[in-house]
Amino acid sequence: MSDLLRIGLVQMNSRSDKSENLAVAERLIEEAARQGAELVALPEYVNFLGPRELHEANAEPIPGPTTERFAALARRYGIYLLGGSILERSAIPGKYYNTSVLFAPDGEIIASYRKIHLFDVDLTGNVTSNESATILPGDRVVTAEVAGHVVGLTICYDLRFPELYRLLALDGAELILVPAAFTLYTGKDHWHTLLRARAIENQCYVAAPAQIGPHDPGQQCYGHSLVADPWGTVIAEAINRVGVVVTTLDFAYLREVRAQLPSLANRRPETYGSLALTR
Ligand SMILES: NC(=O)CCC(=O)C(=O)O
Repeated sequence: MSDLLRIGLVQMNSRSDKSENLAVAERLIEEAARQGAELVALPEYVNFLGPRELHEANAEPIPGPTTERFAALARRYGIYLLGGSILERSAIPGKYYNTSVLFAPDGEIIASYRKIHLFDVDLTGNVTSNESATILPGDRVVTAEVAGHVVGLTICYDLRFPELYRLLALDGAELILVPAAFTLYTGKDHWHTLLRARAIENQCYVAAPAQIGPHDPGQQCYGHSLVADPWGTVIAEAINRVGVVVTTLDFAYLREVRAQLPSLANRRPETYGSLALTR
């Protein structure tokens, strides 16, 4: 098992046209693979980011047409592929999950994570979102193994809930993925701080491929897809356009940070009462 893993983040401006979104994703996956990425990660709502009225027409089962296409791309380039997130059909009519699927280089699905924390906010005059109107929350904390390293799966608004990230770290995560469609309004003030904080407090890599620019329901996404290392340093960040950013993770460095500043080992869960996480 190598201590090095090359990761590519895809930054997109997905809209309501699924076939156009998938064509862009396919081109950028190829670009990241060409730059040597062994793991390529797509953003939240990668194949459809549009109004609620179109959710029914664009939701899919998993496995389904989009995941089959991603599986074929993982196989073609021999990469691990995080298929951002897509609208997954549920058993309840009109309700879906916001689901992130991870593929191995042979195209097999090795993990599937349903967004736990739904973006229900009303920032008067700026951002209003009622994700739970159509999305059901997931209830499972999910890790998978990528090239011998434990990877934790989260989605966008989850980033504001440190408990989930601590559970993933306690489950051994050395890299936590955060496909996102973070808003411009919140992102300009919170994005970097939250991603760096989750990386510092869990002493792991945090990688966040994001949507950028305007989207059909009148929303603006912040972009700034980035990778923070276990020290909290931003080691790669996308510029303000659709594209890819590729960098190398070094898990020997992660072990060094954890050995020199053992804050995970120094936890005192016996004093945290009901907040104690004892994985
Ligand atoms: N899609 C989302 O979960 C958006 C989260 C967001 O923008 C935030 O500020 O949190």
